[in-house]
Amino acid sequence: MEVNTFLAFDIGATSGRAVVMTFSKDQFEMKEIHRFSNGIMELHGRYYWDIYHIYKEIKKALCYCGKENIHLTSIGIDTWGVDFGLIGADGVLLALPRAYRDSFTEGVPEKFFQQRMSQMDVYKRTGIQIMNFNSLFQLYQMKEEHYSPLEQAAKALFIPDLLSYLLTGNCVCEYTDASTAQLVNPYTKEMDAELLCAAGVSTSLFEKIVFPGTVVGSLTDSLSKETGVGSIPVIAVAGHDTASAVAAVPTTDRNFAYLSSGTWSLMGIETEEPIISEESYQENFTNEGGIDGTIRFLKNITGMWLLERCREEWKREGKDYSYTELIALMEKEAPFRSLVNPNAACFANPQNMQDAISQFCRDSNQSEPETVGQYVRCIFESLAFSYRKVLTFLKQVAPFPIHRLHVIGGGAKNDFLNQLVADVIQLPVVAGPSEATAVGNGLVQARAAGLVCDRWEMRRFILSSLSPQIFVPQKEFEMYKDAYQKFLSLTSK
Ligand SMILES: C[C@H](O)[C@H](O)[C@@H](O)C(=O)CO
Repeated sequence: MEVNTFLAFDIGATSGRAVVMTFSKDQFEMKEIHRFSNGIMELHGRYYWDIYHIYKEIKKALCYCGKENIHLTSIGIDTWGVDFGLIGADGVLLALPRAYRDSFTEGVPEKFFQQRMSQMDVYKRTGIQIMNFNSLFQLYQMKEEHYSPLEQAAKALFIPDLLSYLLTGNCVCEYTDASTAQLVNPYTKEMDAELLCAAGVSTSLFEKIVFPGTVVGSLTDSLSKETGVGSIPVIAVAGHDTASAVAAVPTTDRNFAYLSSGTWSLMGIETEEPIISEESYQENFTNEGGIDGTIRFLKNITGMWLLERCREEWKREGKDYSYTELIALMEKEAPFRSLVNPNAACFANPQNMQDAISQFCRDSNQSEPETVGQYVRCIFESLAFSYRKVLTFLKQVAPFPIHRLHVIGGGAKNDFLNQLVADVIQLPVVAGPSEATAVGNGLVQARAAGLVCDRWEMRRFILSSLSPQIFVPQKEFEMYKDAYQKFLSLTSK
């Protein structure tokens, strides 16, 4: 029986993992073979990604496959969006990639709209939500600052493409990740030359766009030998992690919304065409690229980043809480004591997250959290209400009825939050797979190998291999009404 084995690298803002997916006939098995930490590093006031750390961790996973004689059919890499590395004409990486949480782009969109192109024009051209760290604004500000790596750069490679370049020596520009940049036209699916010009960079800075399933190249000879896995092809999968996750939503129809829950909460719907309107502009929704030419119409919500930062702070105070312990502490606390707007600018990259949450509560005349449990409850309840607010708009614009919410990614393992969300949105929550991003990565490789034909067959595959958990509403929304009104007052512009 023919067996195909794919190696999926899913690298997020706080951690990365290598997952081996083995396909035989109509089943697949997956095994995480390596997990490693990731994070931004500060240097002289600037924040970077340590791309060489990530490269070394990728090599460790390849060496493991070589040592264990795992015969790989191909490799695929997905990561977070918007960030990129700069390559010189001689192929050398000129600097560590800047990190989107670096504050050098704060206030830059406003400057760009004044000096180069209006906000409405930028939105109409890309359909992408305005966020200061979008690649368009990073490039424009680098140009303004005469950032030496950009001055020397011949190519810019988004992070998944940069890692594929380090493995193969070939440069590509994969569509789904490029779509997060605010540089791509969602109708032509090509880079917008006028936007590149407005940012002050040449159109040759980016390679021609390729689509998920494209072969980037094979591992370099030195890597093939060093790792012992041989010259394995590297596939450009849905390079934007959220695109890989959405590809793996275990569904057989389109009447759903999804929530990809991790450091960020990405909440949206899958459509055939972009939704670019006065309303989507006012609500700042985005039209990122998906597989099979689809659009991911969604909104970024600052997700578990709030809790991840608090956990780091408690850890520095000597208290390394597990998620189970945090949930237990949270359940002891009274509900809706304090709420925050997760997307408030003060939470982007504060010195201290607990202080930022307390300050937000003080500024909005609310009780400040005083215990670990109260901080966790504040975060979970604020996220649940954020999801209800976003879903309300999605229901208004979706060209189909939304019957359920699929929660995928690490957040799908949070039963307390899944049940609270089902109660607050008054719809069933279908939770899992928690490794949806790696699954989507592997399935796009399987499609490139001709094992599956489209996203619907991919999703049937998942449904036959993984059984998601279902949370149905158990409480009337009535009991949340007052708290939700308070939340809406905190998020109104
Ligand atoms: C900047 C964020 O990384 C991006 O908007 C988000 O979509 C993402 O990539 C989450 O991993």
